[in-house]
Amino acid sequence: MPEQVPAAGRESFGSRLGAAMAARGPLCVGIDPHPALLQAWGLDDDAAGLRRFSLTVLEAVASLAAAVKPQVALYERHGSAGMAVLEELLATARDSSVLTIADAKRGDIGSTMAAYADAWLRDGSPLAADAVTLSPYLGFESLRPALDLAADTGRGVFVLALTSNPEGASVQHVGGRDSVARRITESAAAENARYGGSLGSVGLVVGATVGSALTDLELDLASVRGPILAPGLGAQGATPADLRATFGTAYPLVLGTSSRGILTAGPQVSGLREAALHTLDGLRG
Ligand SMILES: O=C(O)c1cc(=O)[nH]c(=O)n1[C@@H]1O[C@H](COP(=O)(O)O)[C@@H](O)[C@H]1O
Repeated sequence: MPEQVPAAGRESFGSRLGAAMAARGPLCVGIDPHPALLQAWGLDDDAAGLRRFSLTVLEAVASLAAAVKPQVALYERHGSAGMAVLEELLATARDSSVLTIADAKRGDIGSTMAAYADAWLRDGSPLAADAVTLSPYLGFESLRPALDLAADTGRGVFVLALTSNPEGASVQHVGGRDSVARRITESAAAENARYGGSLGSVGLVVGATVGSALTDLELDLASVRGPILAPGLGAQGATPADLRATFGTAYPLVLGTSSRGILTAGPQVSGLREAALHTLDGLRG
């Protein structure tokens, strides 16, 4: 029997994720149904193909990954039928033993942010996930409705800090030692004070590919006391060894995430499981 992950509501997201990472290891599997992957799996680029793809990945990894991360854009491109598949995926995951991180990268003025929070973080919302990714570039404080609703419902957020794409540096590195990334990191640390001594529910996104940026910008991620979602493993070139070298003492907070690097091993459940286990082995080291 896989370890059961407690549902949202009773316990904070940080504490639930910490328990899942301790039990299973630090792997998040991205569910990114790109058209090319659907084709490679012998599926049509339509809602039925999307559904088969999504539920197959969930079946393969729900008992071994700490979390899955559906990429919302790849459901949105199918319109309402795609969003219905995302709702079904999230509902099915809720009944299984894996945490969900909706990769929606939301961010807007506070009044609109309240609606995004309602969609992704409210109990009973059809799109409710355990956590959602947020973009802080309208100001960290504009995320307030999501930060507060997540705390109320035992859910979490991952705020973009240092993204895995090369263009991210043109905004995130601005300011040198007082960089934009540092402001975001410090704001997340302040938010996590409300979670006392345990792992906070306000995580950061820091790419596995950022190389020496943490040292160059003198960022101390361990002091954030929140989980670090690290995309960039596999298809974007980073390895588990890179992750260890990049994050150093903050590595125990890191949840490595890989999408295409694992998804190309489908469509067989056994192939997907093997690829996920291989990545997990590397991350556990
Ligand atoms: O928030 C994210 O997950 C994210 C942040 C980031 O800095 N870089 C990044 O690649 N991602 C997402 O992580 C996934 C990476 O996919 P692969 O490159 O196929 O592993 C995509 O869904 C990206 O949108």
